[in-house]
Amino acid sequence: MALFSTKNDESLTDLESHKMGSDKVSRSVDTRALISQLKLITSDPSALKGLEDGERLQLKQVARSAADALEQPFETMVRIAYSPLLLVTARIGQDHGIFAQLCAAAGPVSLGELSTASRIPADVLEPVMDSICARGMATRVEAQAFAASPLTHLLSSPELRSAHIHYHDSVLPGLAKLKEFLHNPHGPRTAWQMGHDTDLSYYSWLDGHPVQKDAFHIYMEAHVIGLPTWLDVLDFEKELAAGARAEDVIFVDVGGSNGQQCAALRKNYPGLLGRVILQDRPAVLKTALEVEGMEKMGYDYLTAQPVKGSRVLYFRQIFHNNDDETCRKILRAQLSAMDGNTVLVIDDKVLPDRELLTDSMDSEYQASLSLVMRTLFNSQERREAHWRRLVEEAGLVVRDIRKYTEFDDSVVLCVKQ
Ligand SMILES: C[S@@+](CC[C@H](N)C(=O)[O-])C[C@H]1O[C@@H](n2cnc3c(N)ncnc32)[C@H](O)[C@@H]1O
Repeated sequence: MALFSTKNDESLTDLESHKMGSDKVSRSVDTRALISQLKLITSDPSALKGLEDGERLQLKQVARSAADALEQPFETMVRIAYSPLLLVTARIGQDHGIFAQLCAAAGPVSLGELSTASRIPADVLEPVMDSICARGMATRVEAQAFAASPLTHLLSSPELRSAHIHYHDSVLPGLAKLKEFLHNPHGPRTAWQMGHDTDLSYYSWLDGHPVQKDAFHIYMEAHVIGLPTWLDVLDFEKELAAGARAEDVIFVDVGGSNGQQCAALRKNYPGLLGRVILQDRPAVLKTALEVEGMEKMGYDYLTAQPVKGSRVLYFRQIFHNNDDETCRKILRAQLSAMDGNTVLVIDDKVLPDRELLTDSMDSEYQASLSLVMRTLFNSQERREAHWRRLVEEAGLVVRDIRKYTEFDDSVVLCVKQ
């Protein structure tokens, strides 16, 4: 296998020459200095504390690209072929209590102790621990003893645990069918339905899977903690609710899940007059937050909007769960409830019309998320021109688009044509 036998080859394959760059560049690198600089970072990441975020991201990107460029073809094959194991072993470590035990221990934990706690026979567990340690998710301190690494602690947090339950248990079986699905993308089942062998929609399936459902909702909340929100880029009171009286509906969060956006609105504008309504499927409302000044209403967004004349009809991360045809259906279902003061707010990603920059911080995340939407719902993240077209086809027009995070999270403000 010529591709895999290169280390001592005199002649490099085209692929390798491309990866190594020109001889001139490789000879001019002070490898030892570079290694010791990088070791400084890996041994003590706080050495970079205070680094400006753009510079940090650039450094991360260059370090990753450099690692890729250094690979031999066999190593590239290994990296790609075994990549699903990163998620799978993280989930094993979380689910079988391996990480929890390592984090709780004052010192090294033996393979036997881990085996007892995880209920995985020691001979089966050892290669699992090898894989976990090879990915830095724990550290092997002696031949058969392990300790927590910084990553073990991170992976034990409820937020990462929930994210991994969601991606491993719910999403991964669908991703494994994406290739097959793309042979017939207009077939009766989504890749996710093929992976789970069900005709249920993802959300209906969640109702029968409480662990995955809780994990999904925790993840949905947690993944935006610390990021700016849509309320940071518009003045709700002045721009959307001016002159509203107590009896007027000012905000309907359609498909609002547990009501976090209603709660945020009430918190940001404590004296705001007007009614705030959370709409979702009845099963979701049962476990929604109790928020003062928030009403709950069961509603299927494919049917005519029952709340008339609200100042705002708000949809956060709803349309990226639906294909264009369903989006038009949802939008048209709102039209008869909108008056001249109603603004329909779409809170979703608005990707730039230009291609995603390959070295930008968000390109991998954006592109991956879009494929997850394709897998779960046969939908996608949309670019600006796509939004404008979609909204117009449904009888609305875009009044403004405001981006509020560096990941292209944006609000699209729409009014009736
Ligand atoms: C991706 S979540 C977004 C939740 C919330 N807007 C947020 O941003 O956190 C999609 C939400 O749409 C709700 N949903 C799904 N199908 C629905 C339907 N036909 N009618 C109303 N809500 C629905 C789900 O229950 C879920 O809460």
